[in-house]
Amino acid sequence: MQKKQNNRDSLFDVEQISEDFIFNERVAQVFDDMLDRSIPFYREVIHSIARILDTTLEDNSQIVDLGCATGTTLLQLSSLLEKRDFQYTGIDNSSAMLDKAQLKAELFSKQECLKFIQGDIMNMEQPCASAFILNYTLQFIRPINREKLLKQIYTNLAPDGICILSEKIISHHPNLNRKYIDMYHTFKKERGYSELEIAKKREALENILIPCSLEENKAMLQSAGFVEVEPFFQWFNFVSFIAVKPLT
Ligand SMILES: C[S@@+](CC[C@H](N)C(=O)[O-])C[C@H]1O[C@@H](n2cnc3c(N)ncnc32)[C@H](O)[C@@H]1O
Ligand SMILES: O=C(O)C(=O)C[C@]1(C(=O)O)C=C[C@@H](O)C=C1
Repeated sequence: MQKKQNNRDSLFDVEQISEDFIFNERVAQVFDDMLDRSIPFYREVIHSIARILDTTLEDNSQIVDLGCATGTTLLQLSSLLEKRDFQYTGIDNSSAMLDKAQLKAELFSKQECLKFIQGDIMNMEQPCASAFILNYTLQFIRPINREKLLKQIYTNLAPDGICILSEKIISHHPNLNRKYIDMYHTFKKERGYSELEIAKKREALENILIPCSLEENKAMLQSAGFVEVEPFFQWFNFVSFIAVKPLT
């Protein structure tokens, strides 16, 4: 009997020894289902970003998504903002993710306004843009390099441009931290993941996804140069910030 539905994330529903989490072909195959069931309010966060971009940016603005994965954010933004004349660029170092992103752009006839580039966001010349989006990507960059990346984003942003940062976070209050993790695991169970799948994924992400606290992320954005920095969304251990580059 076929137990698994195609493209449904059952990567950790197997009795094999855990390996580190990597954004390879197997992950890319099920990634859209994985994010929909693993990131609280994933779609609503994208809707909020659309509102921010719509009310902030001029027509002909360039929007860059760093760690764009399968392109879901840019595709959704380009649909929600189809009346606006924006250009979208997604950058990722996983060819498997970008193959899916490109395919989706073609399926939805969005090739005109969406461009995907393969590259390591730590070791490339970033494009200039009016908005940078870093959704659940900074947590995969080694902590020592994070400030450097945010500084580069700040430099390449147009004056009055915005950076959106979404991350999984920790709390430095151990009791609250435990409660938030428990609530997150309940969220995953409610979306069909078993205890074993949750535990195995947690193990695979150990030392790969390294979350900081809300305060640490805010301080990093501020030390990169951003003055106005505020969370616009939080669900327990997930947060999204807006950071604005001053005009002068
Ligand atoms: C959790 S996923 C991002 C999800 C995506 N932003 C979204 O909201 O749908 C993290 C992505 O960052 C990419 N990534 C991690 N490190 C990277 C690096 N140094 N350069 C480029 N991409 C990177 C991974 O390949 C992966 O696709
Ligand atoms: O922390 C977890 O267990 C998650 O599943 C979260 C998370 C993320 O925040 O990026 C981790 C890896 C995958 O990219 C999808 C979701």
